[in-house]
Amino acid sequence: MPVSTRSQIINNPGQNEPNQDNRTRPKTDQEETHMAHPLRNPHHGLKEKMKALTLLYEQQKQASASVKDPSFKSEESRFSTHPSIDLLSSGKRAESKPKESKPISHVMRENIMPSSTVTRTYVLPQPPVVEDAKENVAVGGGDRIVGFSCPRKANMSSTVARKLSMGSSVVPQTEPREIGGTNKENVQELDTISEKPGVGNRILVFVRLRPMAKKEREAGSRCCVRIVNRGDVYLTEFASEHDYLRLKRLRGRHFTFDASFPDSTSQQEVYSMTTAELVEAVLQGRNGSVFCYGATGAGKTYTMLGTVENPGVMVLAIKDLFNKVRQRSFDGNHVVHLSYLEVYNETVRDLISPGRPLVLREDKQGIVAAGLTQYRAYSTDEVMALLQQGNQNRTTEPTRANETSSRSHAILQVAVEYQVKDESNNVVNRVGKLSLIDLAGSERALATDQRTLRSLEGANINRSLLALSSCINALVEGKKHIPYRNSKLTQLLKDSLGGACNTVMIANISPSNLSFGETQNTLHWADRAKEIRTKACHANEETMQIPQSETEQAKLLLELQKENRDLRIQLARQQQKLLSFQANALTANASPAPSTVSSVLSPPPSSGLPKDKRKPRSTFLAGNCFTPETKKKGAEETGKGLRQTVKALEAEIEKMKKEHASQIKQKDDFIRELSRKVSKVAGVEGEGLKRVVTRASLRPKEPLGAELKSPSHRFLSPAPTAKKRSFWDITTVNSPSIATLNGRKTRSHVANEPAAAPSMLLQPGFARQRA
Ligand SMILES: Nc1ncnc2c1ncn2[C@@H]1O[C@H](COP(=O)(O)OP(=O)(O)OP(=O)(O)O)[C@@H](O)[C@H]1O
Repeated sequence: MPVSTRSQIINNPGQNEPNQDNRTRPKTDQEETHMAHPLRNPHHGLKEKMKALTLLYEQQKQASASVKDPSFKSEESRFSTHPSIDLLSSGKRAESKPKESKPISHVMRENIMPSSTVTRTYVLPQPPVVEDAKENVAVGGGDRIVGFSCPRKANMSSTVARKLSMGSSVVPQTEPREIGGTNKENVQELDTISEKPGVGNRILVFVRLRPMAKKEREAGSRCCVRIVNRGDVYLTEFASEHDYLRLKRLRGRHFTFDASFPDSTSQQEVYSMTTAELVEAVLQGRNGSVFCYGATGAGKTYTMLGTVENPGVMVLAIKDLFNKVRQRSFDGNHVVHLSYLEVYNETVRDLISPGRPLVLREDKQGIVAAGLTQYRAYSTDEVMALLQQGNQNRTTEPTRANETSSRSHAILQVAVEYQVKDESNNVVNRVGKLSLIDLAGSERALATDQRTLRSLEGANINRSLLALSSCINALVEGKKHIPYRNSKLTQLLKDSLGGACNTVMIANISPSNLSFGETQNTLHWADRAKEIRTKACHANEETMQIPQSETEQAKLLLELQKENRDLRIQLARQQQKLLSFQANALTANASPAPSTVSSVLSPPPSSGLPKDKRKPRSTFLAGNCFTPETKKKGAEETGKGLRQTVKALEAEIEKMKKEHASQIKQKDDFIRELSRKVSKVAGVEGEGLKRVVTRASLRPKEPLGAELKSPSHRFLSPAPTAKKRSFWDITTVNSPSIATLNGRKTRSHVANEPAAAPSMLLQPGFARQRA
């Protein structure tokens, strides 16, 4: 991770400076003194190289600036003195405003804003009086600042070259955007979010300084950060009282960002400057991300979430989003979906409905957490409630550095879809996504607790932030391979950093000199991030043509209805397929016996089974039974259901038997009655008539009212019941009733018939004993 090296950049204007201005400029006392002492430094060669590079850089810069702007002024008039000097020696110095400082020749400029005319300066206010063996040492003065460069020693020339090329503004420029409170000299040329749909946008980087904490004040810490003109951040390192070697040395750096917020800045101001424009872009159908980066306790969560009295960016953005979408929606309808997750110890978890860790997958939409719940929210209050619920589930622990330290990275995503009418009165469907990310704090192991779970968390946090910095480096250096896969965090941030997305980074810093290292680190990475350009972000919108005439509208309506119907049918088919698939899967997993029985005995819908007995089966099928436990449970339930089905079927059969028997009895009675009447009539009508002989008449007379048995009875118990008549006796072809009743054709056998056809009743199983 980045820190400074102490490479001294000291020019000797009298010897090497080719600049005409410098040559003609009268030398200061210190310069004279400096010239009087030849360099005895063992790093002489290195210093010489650095000097040469610096000069080359200066010349190139000057040349490009003069080509671009004829009114380009001399270097000195644009440089500023490090204002941290004011923190230390305000009494000694006359100039309190850094911009009004007198010209200084020993300057190294760095951190040029891409697509910006503002030059960041690094100032060596005074050349060293005495050269000693150490670099970057200013001896002799009271409190002086000695510069140090970024850790780019190895590829210094290439870095310079890259920066020069960036400085020449190949990047398309847009209208300058004035940051609130920024004076004219420091107006940043920013890429406005919504104005450049076809060109990739630079990540906008903001810095927020938090107020000094009570604890820090009590520990006697001093403020080491100063924000000037809402854009420049000056960082000063105070020498420790006990560090005798560096006692009189001070180091300082100067950074410029898109905007920097002093500790008095309100939450609303921060929101308006950083995120309001992004929300606007999201409402135009683009994707946007805001993430807070910084050391533990620097104020990231405060910036993102805030408190009840001072709500932060997340809350203000959601409120703004809801208000605007309601105002703009063409028909008053809108869809807002919300998801909230955390990355804790390299596992991804759903914060709103916590459960198992989620797996990251890459699909057409980018990296997504599979199974992450998407909530449809209808109001700001609802979102707030979900947010609160999510935060309660978020992993926070007290550490030495912060009492409510977030131990995880949290990502809130809000997707909004709505329809607006454009200038041509077309209805446009817009879909945009806003990601709000509160990163866990970068930290030193000592800053938190060691050898505990906290240290493991810390290691994971640092690992993911290291992966983040590797990605930032790779993106800045334009590498082909960006190592997103090194951590879950970078996978999730892939879209925000290198995708088609408008991204804002808020770097949070502490004012305390006790956190100098962390602050410097944060500023360094924020400074690097400034150079990242995301991909061109096209609006995700679709125009829906609504016809003017009523006939055409009606036609469209019909078409849409038809389409809707077709889709419903397709959906139903798919659901059916799914169900049959699940049923097959269950059958395959259930024990073989019940499954066979079920296939054989599955009752038809009209089987008369009680509804509640079928219900459990269908719900069981509808469920997702993919675990062994649920499978076992499912099989048991199936068996139980099948047993119940068998019982019900048996009862049904019994009932049918009874009904059948009673019907037969009724018919027997009826026939008996009829035959009685017939025989009476026959007796009255005389002897001349042929005697109709039936099998029954051949049998000995039975007493009336003898009990009849049903065929089923016979079926069950084939024991001889010789004297009993039954339905079978009557309804067979031998029955006299048929002949009598029909009156015309008879299948009855007259007595003189030679042989009677063999009766069914004589066949095996139906044999009866004859008298
Ligand atoms: N701008 C601010 N104004 C007032 N108080 C602030 C501000 N920024 C931070 N604080 C306070 O500082 C403390 C630490 O802030 P916060 O919890 O937001 O830090 P953090 O960066 O999220 O830390 P961590 O990474 O450990 O979670 C909190 O008590 C918070 O209220």
